[in-house]
Amino acid sequence: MAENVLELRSIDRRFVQGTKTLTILEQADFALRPGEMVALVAPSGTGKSTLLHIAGLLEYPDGGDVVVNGQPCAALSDDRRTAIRRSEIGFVYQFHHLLPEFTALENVMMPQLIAGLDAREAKERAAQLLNYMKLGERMDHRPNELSGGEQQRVAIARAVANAPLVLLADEPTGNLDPATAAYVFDALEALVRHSGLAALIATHNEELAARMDRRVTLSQGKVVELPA
Ligand SMILES: Nc1ncnc2c1ncn2[C@@H]1O[C@H](COP(=O)(O)OP(=O)(O)OP(=O)(O)O)[C@@H](O)[C@H]1O
Repeated sequence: MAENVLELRSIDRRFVQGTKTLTILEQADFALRPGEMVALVAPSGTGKSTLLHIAGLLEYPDGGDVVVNGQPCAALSDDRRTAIRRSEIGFVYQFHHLLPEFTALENVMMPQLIAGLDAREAKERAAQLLNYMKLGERMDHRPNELSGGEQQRVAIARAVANAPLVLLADEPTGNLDPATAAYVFDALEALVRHSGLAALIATHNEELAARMDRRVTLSQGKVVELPA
């Protein structure tokens, strides 16, 4: 494993809107070490989602490089980036994005089947993860038969199904009431710690942010460490 599982190096990201250019990230640097949980706390519209999408190889920056487990990604083909994203990065969004026609178990099996695992192994791992998320009794339910907190726990299990090195989460509890948010975050934290994953989690929730190993924010296009 590399010294940092994820690095952003001098990342630039601008959006052109009519005659105006909106600079969101400018020479932004960030490094995530193995096993650490980092909170990304910044006001709405400052670029948290943009940063997570770039870090997760879902979007290209205008400049700079994303280094995943020692591998610089800027010059790679789209196929290679997709392969790295699928094997090394798990993503959790504010809304679960589960496939509605499949059960919880099938949703967690899906990324493993896409990665080429055989169905028996995929099912076993999916069941293990759902049990870990205390959803053992809900595996055969479809998303619309689950509560918001349960749906989000399935989404978290799915994000780590392929045993990535890095979990990126964009407001994973932002859509939940405070009690459910705390419960879902407990489950997420336990899973991340248990699997030795590194995680970068955007959240507006100061209480949850305070539980992570460190907190960073975005300021003038850069990632800045917040005091402990
Ligand atoms: N594709 C795009 N085209 C133009 N502007 C964009 C695009 N994507 C994002 N932006 C702008 O970039 C800024 C940062 O957006 P981003 O979604 O990354 O913010 P955020 O910090 O995640 O916000 P929130 O906390 O509200 O989700 C916003 O002002 C947004 O309007």
